[in-house]
Amino acid sequence: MSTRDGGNQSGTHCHRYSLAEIQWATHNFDDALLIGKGGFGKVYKGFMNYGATVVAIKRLNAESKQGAEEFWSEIKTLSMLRHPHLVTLIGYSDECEEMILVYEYMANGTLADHLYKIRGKENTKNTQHLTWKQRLHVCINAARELDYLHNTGQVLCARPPVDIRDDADEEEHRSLPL
Ligand SMILES: Nc1ncnc2c1ncn2[C@@H]1O[C@H](COP(=O)(O)OP(=O)(O)OP(=O)(O)O)[C@@H](O)[C@H]1O
Repeated sequence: MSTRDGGNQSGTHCHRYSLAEIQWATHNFDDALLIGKGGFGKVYKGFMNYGATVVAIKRLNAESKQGAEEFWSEIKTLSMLRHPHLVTLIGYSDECEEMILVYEYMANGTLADHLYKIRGKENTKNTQHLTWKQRLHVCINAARELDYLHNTGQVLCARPPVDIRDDADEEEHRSLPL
């Protein structure tokens, strides 16, 4: 494991971006590219590889309760995991006291966007209403992901994921509680 100055403190193959690359990708953290805000800080849509790759860039807010420990822990853990249902951590930047994480971009919104979408309301993220059967499949896949995380992918990673877009037979699952 190299030192922080030496680059990859995570001890993994996660890519270390320069701050200049992150600034280029986010048009210098332009609010027009802001796509969300979480416990870590602001999340921007970004463009890597001269615009060819769309990514989500999380920039730690100085006031965030999550700090350096969580930042390095996220890098160490996520950069070693690959699963079709887990967002991929592409890289990070720690230049100039910044703590920035770069993820693959999820164009279809979050699970919450889909679970809580209410019919008839404005649908800015173009989410589709999920049937009860699809919601059940989401629960099963979430349980598989948790198992994968706890068992480092040894057992269930090889299983094909359940297709949550299977919208067969909604009626028989209508009485299921959420
Ligand atoms: N990989 C991504 N692709 C697209 N949008 C994303 C991505 N990651 C985050 N977002 C957007 O940014 C918002 C905030 O995400 P973030 O993960 O920081 O917050 P969170 O889910 O509340 O997690 P926490 O507060 O526990 O860090 C999300 O609701 C989503 O709209």
